[in-house]
Amino acid sequence: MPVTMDASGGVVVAKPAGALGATLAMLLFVLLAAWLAWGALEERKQAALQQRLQAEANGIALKVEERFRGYRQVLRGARALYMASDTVEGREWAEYVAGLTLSEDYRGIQGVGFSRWLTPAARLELEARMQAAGLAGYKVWPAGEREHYSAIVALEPLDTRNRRALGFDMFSEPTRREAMTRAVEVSEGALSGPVVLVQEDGVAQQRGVLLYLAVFRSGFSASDVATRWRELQGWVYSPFRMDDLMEGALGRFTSDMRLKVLDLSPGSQPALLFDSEPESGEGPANALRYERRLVLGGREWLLEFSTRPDFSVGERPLVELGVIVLIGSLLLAVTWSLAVTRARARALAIVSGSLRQREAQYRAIVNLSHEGIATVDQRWRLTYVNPRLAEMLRQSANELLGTSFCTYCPDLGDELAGERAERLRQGNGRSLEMELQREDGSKLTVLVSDAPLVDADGRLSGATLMVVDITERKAAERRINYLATHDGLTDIPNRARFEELLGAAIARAARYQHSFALLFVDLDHFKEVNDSHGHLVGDALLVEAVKRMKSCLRASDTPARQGGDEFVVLLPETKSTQDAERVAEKIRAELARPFEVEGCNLNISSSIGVVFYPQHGRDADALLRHADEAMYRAKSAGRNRVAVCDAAGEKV
Ligand SMILES: Nc1nc2c(ncn2[C@@H]2O[C@H](COP(=O)(O)OP(=O)(O)OP(=O)(O)O)[C@@H](O)[C@H]2O)c(=O)[nH]1
Repeated sequence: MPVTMDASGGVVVAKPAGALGATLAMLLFVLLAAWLAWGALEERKQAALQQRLQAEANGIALKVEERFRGYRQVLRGARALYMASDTVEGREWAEYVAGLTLSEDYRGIQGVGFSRWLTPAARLELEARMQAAGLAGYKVWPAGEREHYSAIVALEPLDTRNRRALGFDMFSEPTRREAMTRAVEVSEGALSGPVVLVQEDGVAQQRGVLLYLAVFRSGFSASDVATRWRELQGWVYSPFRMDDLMEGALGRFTSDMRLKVLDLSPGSQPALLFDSEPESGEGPANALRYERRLVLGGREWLLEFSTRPDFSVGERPLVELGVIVLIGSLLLAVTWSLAVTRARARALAIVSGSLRQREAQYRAIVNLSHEGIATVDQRWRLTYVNPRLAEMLRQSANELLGTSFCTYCPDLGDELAGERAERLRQGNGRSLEMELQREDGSKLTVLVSDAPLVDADGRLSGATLMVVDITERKAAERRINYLATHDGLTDIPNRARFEELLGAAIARAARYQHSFALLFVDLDHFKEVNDSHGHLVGDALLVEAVKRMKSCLRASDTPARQGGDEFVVLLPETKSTQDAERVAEKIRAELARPFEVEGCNLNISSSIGVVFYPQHGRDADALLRHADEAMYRAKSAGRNRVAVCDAAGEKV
C-alpha cells in the first residue's frame, strides 16, 4: 500500500497493490494445488473404481466357481447313487433329484439326468424296456446306424421340456461328444462347449452347456483309456441354460456393471456364452474393464467385466473437492486479510513515520521561529507556548502553560468571548495590534493573529496564536513620524506639523466657540550672526532662542519653526488679544536679552506679529498671512517690537 505526498503535503495512501499481488499469487497456488489435488483425486477415484470392479468381478468369478463346484457335487451324488443302486431309472432317481431342490439351491440347472452308453444291440433292448416301463414311444434319437449310442434314460425333474430330451443320443452331437469323451478319459466333471439344448422350445432361447460325469461299472477303478470305455455305463449330466445359470450365480450382480462370458477353449472358436446386456453393443470407450479367466470342467471361460456410466465408489471425490475448495477459499481469505493488514500496517508505519518527520519539521520551525506561537483552549488558556513567546513574556513555557493569555493582554477582552468563539467557529482568524504586559509590569507592542483550532472531530477546541513583537517597529515608526513633524535643530514641530495643529485648533475653536492666538516670531538681523560667527553659532543661537521662547509659554502652548529664523507659536487657551500680546511681549523681551553661545556674546531681537481667532481670520491661511503681515509691520516699525492685528487694523 504505497504512501505518497500530495501537492499540499498531505499523505496519500494508494490502494493495496501488494495485497492484491500476494492474493493473486496465493490464488494461483491454490488453483495449482486444487488442480493437482483434483488430479490425484481422479487417479484415486479411478483406482478405487478399478479396485471395486476387480473386487466385484473376483467375487462373481468365485461365485461362478462355487456354483460350478456345487453342480459337480450334485452330479457326483447322482453318480454315487447310480453306482450304489446300479440303476437310476424310475422313482428312486426322481426322489433323489427332488431332494436336491434344484430350483431353490441350484438355480440354472435344468435337471439332473443319466445317459446310458449303448452298443447298437443294447439300443433296441433299451427302447423295449423303457417302453415297457411306461414311456410309450421311447426311442433313441436321432435315428440312424452308428457304432455307439448313448441315450438319455432319466432326466429329472421330468417336466415337459426335459421329457423332450428323453432318448436323445448326445454322443451323436459333436460338441456334447467332445465333453462326454473327456469325462470318460479324465474321469472328472467335463463341461461342454455352447450348445442349443434340446429342451429349448424356441421361446426366449438361451445358450446352453452341459456338465458330464462318467459312470463306470460298480467296483471299477481308474485304468487306461480303453478299459474306461469298456467299463463305461454312461454319464450323469446336467444341462444348463446360461442365462439362468449366471442369474443363479450372480444373484447380487449389480446393474452398474456389464458381464460377458466367452468360451475360449483351445481347438474351438471363442463363443459368447452370456451377455448381461446383449442389446448394448460395445459400451462406452472410457468404461473400466477387467477380465478374469476360469477353468471349469476342463473348459476355459473368459469373464469380461466392464463398468457402466453409473458405476461409482460414492461421492467422496466431490466431498474432497469441496474440502479443497473450502480450504483454498480460507487460504485465499486469510492471505488477503494478512496481506491487507500488512499493507495497512506498512502504510500506517510510513504515514506515522512521515507524520513524525513532519511533526519534527513543524516543531523545529515553531521552536526556531522569531515569532511567538501558542495554542489556547476555548477559555483562552495557554496549552502550548514556543520558546520565542516565552522569551517575549520573560517566563518559562512551563510557567506560562495553563495561564490565560488574557492575563498578558487585557485588550483581548475587547471582543466578547462568545463573539470570538463564533468568529473562530466560522473559520475566521483576526490580527490585532495590542500591548502585552509582562508579569514584571514591562510592556511590549505585539501583533496577535489567531486562527481556529479544531479537534479530530472537527469541533472548535481553541485557537492558534501568532504573536509578533512590533515594539521596535512601532518605536521606529514613531521616530520617523517625529522626525517628519519636528524640526531637527530645535526639536519643536515643523511647519507641516504646525499646520496640522493649527487646523485642529481652528476646528476645536470653531466647534466650542473658543478663541486662540497665533504669534509669528522672526529674529532680527540673524543673518549677521551667521555671517559674523558662522552657521554653527547661528544654529546654537536658534536652539537657545527656542528655549527662551518655550520658557515664556505654558504647556498647552506650541512653538513651531516655520523655517530659517521664523517661528510661530499657538496659544490655544488665550482668551484675549491682550493676553496674547502679553505673551508676545514676554518672548520679545526674553529674546532681546544677550545670548552667550559657543563662547560668543550675541545680542539679537525679534519682531512678532500677533493674530487672534476668529477676529483676524477663520482659516489657517488667513491667520498665518495676517500674522506674517503684522510681524513685517513690526519689523518695518524698527524691529524688536510686537504688532497686533485686529479688525480695526494693526497697532504697534
Ligand atoms: N545658522 C543658521 N542660519 C540659518 C538657518 N536658516 C536660515 N538661516 C539664515 O538666517 C538668515 C535669515 O536672514 P533674514 O531673515 O533674511 O534677514 P535678517 O538678517 O534676519 O534680517 P531681518 O529679518 O530683516 O531683520 C539667513 O542668512 C539664513 O541663511 C539655520 O538653520 N541656521
